[in-house]
Amino acid sequence: MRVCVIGTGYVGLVTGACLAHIGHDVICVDNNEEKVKLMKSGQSPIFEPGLSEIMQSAIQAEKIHFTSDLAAGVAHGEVLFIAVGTPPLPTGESDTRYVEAVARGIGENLNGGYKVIVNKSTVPIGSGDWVRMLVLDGVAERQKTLVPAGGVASNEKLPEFAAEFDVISNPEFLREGSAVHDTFNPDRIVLGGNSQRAVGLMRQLYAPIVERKYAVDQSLPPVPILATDLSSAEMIKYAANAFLATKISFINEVANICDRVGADVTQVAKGIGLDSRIGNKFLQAGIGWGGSCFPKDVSALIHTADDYGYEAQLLKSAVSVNERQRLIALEKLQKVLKILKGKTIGLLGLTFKPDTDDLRDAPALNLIEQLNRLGAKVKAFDPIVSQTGLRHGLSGVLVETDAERLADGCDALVLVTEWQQFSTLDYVKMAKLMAHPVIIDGRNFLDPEAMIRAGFQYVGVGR
Ligand SMILES: NC(=O)c1ccc[n+]([C@@H]2O[C@H](COP(=O)([O-])OP(=O)(O)OC[C@H]3O[C@@H](n4cnc5c(N)ncnc54)[C@H](O)[C@@H]3O)[C@@H](O)[C@H]2O)c1
Ligand SMILES: O=c1ccn([C@@H]2O[C@H](COP(=O)(O)OP(=O)(O)O[C@H]3O[C@H](CO)[C@@H](O)[C@H](O)[C@H]3O)[C@@H](O)[C@H]2O)c(=O)[nH]1
Repeated sequence: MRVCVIGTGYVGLVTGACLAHIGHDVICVDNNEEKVKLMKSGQSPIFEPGLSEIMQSAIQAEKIHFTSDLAAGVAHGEVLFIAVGTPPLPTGESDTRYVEAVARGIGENLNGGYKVIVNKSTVPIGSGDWVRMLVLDGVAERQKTLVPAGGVASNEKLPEFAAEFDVISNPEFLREGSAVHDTFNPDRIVLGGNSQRAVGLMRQLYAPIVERKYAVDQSLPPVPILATDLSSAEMIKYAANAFLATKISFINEVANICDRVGADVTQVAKGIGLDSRIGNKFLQAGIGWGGSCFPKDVSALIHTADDYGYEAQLLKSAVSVNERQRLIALEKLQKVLKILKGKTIGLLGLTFKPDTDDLRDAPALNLIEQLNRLGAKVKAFDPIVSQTGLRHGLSGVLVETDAERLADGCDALVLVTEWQQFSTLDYVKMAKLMAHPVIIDGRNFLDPEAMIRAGFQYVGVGR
């Protein structure tokens, strides 16, 4: 099928490349010319495991093209994905101005032939109908430009062009760091909308993925497709993220109690996770949740509830537990080192989770700010940030090129991101290089006994 994906960030580029990989003809549109130039040369503007490989093979097979020309993308696609960002506004609601611009732009460029317009961006509940309205506004704008100079006589008809389309909500559930894997191995596909024709085309589009042709385990039953109304699909996305974020806040609260009573939260998580009603995932206690989705989506849902006269108390608590949790490493540092002024603290990891280059709402950024405020010097080593130009965007932190240079002279280390390679560092050597061999394991990632044997004072979260 002919597909156009508008917005080539973590979601849009992965979606475009994966759909091209399974045989669709894809045009990716982005209004960032730099990105388009990079992608045309076969390079991914983001770090996402496996993405460059499928992008390059799709380029070679001429299944994917990149452009900044929205009109060309709209003309090409039978299915048009909106995958632009919806970042948070200071009030907590999401900023939908990019979706708005794209929806109008689609309307202005509709050129005949039926199209399915797919909301893949995470958008406030009710956005499906809003997008439909904006597309029609765009159509009307375009129609005005078709009126010949001098206007038309009342008995003349305006030139017509078809604007036959339906809007579908198709929320995305991929995780950064495993986005390609998640796209080929989804737990479910949600399609919201009331047009059978549009839902039918979407089923056709996703058929190879539904049939597990690109799955790690091809013997699994087909991927469930959940067809719903527009608002329910939009709500499913927010509810899923809010549930997962709340689950993490829950285990972090338990961890804080464990710290006080001398229990080990990693064992507690195992013990409760074996109950199939609870499940063992998303019970990793640590320095709190961050990233480009959980914080903004939970805030947006609280805001929506507020708009409709309902106070989302549980969600507000999940957020406040998280805000406190994001400072837990600071508390632990103060407990061990007392005065932080004049001390040097080394951060192992900067990104909000491993295997991504994304620093949006990363807990490390809070920590750097707070440590600076208290007069500490902050250094960091992150496998991806240390290698890329990303470090130039950071302030208040000296980014080192390896873990040993990081350890040199530090009064304490904080493990912020559980990059796999942090499990095999030469901690014996690192401990010797430090002024005080203290490590705060903000992700409960390291083996406490091994760290003590390496010469460290080890402090975990709730263990
Ligand atoms: N990042 C994730 O893991 C994830 C997962 C699920 C859902 N989502 C949702 O998907 C959406 C996209 O998120 P993201 O992280 O990929 O965003 P992103 O910021 O990485 O990418 C957005 C892209 O859209 C482009 N863009 C903005 N305005 C445009 C326009 N008018 N025309 C063409 N391109 C335009 C930007 O240049 C950018 O490349 C958001 O709503 C987000 O909440 C994100
Ligand atoms: O047990 C856990 C699991 C995660 N986290 C933290 O939670 C945040 C989010 O992690 P994760 O969910 O793995 O990454 P994201 O890429 O943000 O993915 C989430 O947000 C996406 C954007 O909406 C959704 O598509 C995904 O389904 C949803 O998992 C990170 O800061 C993690 O460190 C924990 O602290 N403990």
